[in-house]
Amino acid sequence: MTALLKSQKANSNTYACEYDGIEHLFECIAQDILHQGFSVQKKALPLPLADILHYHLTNMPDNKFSDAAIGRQLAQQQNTSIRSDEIAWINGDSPAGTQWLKFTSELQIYLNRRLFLGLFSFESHFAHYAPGRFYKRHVDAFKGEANRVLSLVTYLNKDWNDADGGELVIYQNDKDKSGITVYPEYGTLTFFLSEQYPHEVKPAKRDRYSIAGWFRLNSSTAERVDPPS
Ligand SMILES: O=C(O)CCC(=O)C(=O)O
Ligand SMILES: [Fe+2]
Repeated sequence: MTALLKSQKANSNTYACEYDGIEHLFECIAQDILHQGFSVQKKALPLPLADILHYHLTNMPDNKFSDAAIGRQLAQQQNTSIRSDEIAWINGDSPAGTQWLKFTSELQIYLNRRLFLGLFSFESHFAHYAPGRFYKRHVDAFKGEANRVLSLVTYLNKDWNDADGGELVIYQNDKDKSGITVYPEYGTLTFFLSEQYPHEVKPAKRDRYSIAGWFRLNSSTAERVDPPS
């Protein structure tokens, strides 16, 4: 199924999808991923979940965050000229984290049922981009490594104006220079196939709060147990 998804060309618009309730939302996401490999659902995160995450993230002590550029795995190979956000991995040790992981686990089950994606685990982190911070054009997974399959980003910024900047720009392929622009508005949910879409985060004029996450395949080997602890 991933091969089928990868071979499909993306359109510049997501499907207009009227949803009513969580199953509808999940179905809209599944349809978008199937037909175009990405999905932008504006202000779709259930409000009580957005509110508890927003409260948690904006009240988190500074010492819970670390510079993403010196994080783990992919991020370890990156440096501050590529990304300058701060992150905190979500492990479910707070009510906000637990509710988020319940939501993403229900979505994972739904997408596996509808699209046979074989999503096995999920990892995510809170992110804070102070004014002027950025994440230059990159892909979330390297071809052939079959680890991160589907990227998910949601935003926790109230009253965001386009003039505040901080756009996520998702490019259709390596050659695309214009891309699709997503503003980091409260509760907007964005998905894209991790290997396929280069993307970048433009600097913002105000603090920009988000969660970035990745649904992964099971890449356990004799040497390495998945998911990583
Ligand atoms: O915050 C965003 O809009 C995207 C973040 C991102 O690309 C990442 O963390 O890999
Ligand atoms: Fe990314």
